[in-house]
Amino acid sequence: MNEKEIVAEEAVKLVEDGMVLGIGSGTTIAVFLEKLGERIKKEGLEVYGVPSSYQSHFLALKAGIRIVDLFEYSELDLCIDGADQIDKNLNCIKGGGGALTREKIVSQASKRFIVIAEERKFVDKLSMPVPIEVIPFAYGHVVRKLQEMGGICKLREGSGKLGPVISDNGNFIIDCNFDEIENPKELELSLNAIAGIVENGIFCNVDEVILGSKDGIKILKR
Ligand SMILES: O=C[C@H](O)[C@H](O)[C@H](O)COP(=O)(O)O
Repeated sequence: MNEKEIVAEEAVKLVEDGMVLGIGSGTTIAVFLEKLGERIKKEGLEVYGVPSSYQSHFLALKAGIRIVDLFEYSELDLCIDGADQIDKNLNCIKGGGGALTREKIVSQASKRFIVIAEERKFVDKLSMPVPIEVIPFAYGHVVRKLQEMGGICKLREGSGKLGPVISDNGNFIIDCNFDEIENPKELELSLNAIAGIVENGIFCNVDEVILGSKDGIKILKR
């Protein structure tokens, strides 16, 4: 098994019959959903889920998860998601796949939020560019504000489409480099105080991280 499979398998064990899940996005979550689908089929489990992207929506349907929404379930039992970088205080940077806004919503709506990732993503201090979802109308204003904060901005482009990547919510994604982030919580809040920013990819609400390496798993708890 590779590292994604190791952590996905561990996370699948946490799912119980009747649970309502917050479902993250990304390649690690794709493996998790595949393995959860096998369990659902084998054990006849009823699992409900709120997906955080069109990617995980399709995969969750395929896995046999009943798709529900936050209108019906305002509180979810458990959220499982991947991450791009994780520090020793379990703060994360997420949004490499552009799904950060809905991911943060389902994570905050959940009683327990668990991140699964390869151990190579574990760092002393968060330092990668922070994905920031921005309403297109506000783009120029937001870039100026981020530059005033010392950030170096790059509009996300490509991935088979000409021009900017458009998020599942119809917005732009800016990857903003702040180098090493001394105080993730403070930066998370300051970014969200800028009008036009919908959400940013700093997550300080993780309860548990399951890290996988070729030597096995490590579980870190807040
Ligand atoms: O927007 C994407 C998400 O935040 C992902 O959870 C994150 O980018 C990690 O993705 P992967 O499991 O593909 O490394």
